Amino acid sequence: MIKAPNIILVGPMGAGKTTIGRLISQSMGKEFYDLDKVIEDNAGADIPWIFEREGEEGFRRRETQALSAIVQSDTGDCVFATGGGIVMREENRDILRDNALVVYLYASVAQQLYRTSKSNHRPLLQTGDPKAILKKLFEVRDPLYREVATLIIETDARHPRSVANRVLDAIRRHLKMEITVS
Ligand SMILES: Nc1ncnc2c1ncn2[C@@H]1O[C@H](COP(=O)(O)OP(=O)(O)O)[C@@H](O)[C@H]1O
Ligand SMILES: O=C(O)C1=C[C@@H](OP(=O)(O)O)[C@@H](O)[C@H](O)C1
Ligand SMILES: [Mg+2]
Repeated sequence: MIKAPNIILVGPMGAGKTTIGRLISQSMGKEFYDLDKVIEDNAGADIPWIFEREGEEGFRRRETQALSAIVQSDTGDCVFATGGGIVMREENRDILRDNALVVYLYASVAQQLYRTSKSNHRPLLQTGDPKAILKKLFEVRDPLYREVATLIIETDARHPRSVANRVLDAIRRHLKMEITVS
C-alpha cells in the first residue's frame, strides 16, 4: 500500500499557511499541526518570548528540531503549516524536499503586508518598516520556496476557502498522476 505523504505548507508571513492548513486538513480528514505552535508548546513560551530571549538563531534551532521530529515520527499523512523562515536553512530545505508534498502558498508583498497588519505577534515585523522588511525577505526567500515546492498556489484576491479548494484540487491531481506513472 502506498503511504500518503505529509503535506507541508510553506510561504511568506501572511500567505495563509496557518489558515489554509487548518481548512485543508478538515476537508481531508487529516490531523493538522502548526510548526510555530509545536515550537511554542515545546518551549513553554510564545514566539516573541523566544526571539527576545534566544534571538532569531535560537528560534531557528528550535524550528529545525521540530521539523526533524515530525518527519522522523512514523505517523505521516498529516498537514503541517510552517513559519515563513523555514526555508532559510539548507538542512530544512533538504528535509522538506525529501519527506513531504510541499505546497508553496504565494502572496504578493502587498497582500502579505495587509494580512500581517492585523496582528503584532511576528517579531521580525516589529523591528522596522514592515513593507521594506517583507520585500527584502521575499527577495531572498521566494526562490527558496520555489526550490522546495511540489506545487505552487497563488493566494492573492482569493478567499481562504477558495484557496483551500485550489490546494485540494492540485494535491488530488498530483497524487493521481504519481500513482498513474509509478
Ligand atoms: N486568502 C486569504 N484572503 C484574505 N485573508 C487571508 C487569506 N489567508 C489568510 N488570511 C488572513 O491573513 C491573516 C494571516 O493568515 P495566517 O494563516 O496566519 O498566515 P501565515 O500562517 O501564512 O502567516 C489571518 O488574519 C487570516 O485570516
Ligand atoms: O518569516 C519568518 O521568519 C517567521 C514567520 C512566522 O510564522 P508565519 O509565517 O506563520 O507568520 C514565525 O515562524 C516567526 O515569527 C518567523
Ligand atoms: Mg502561521
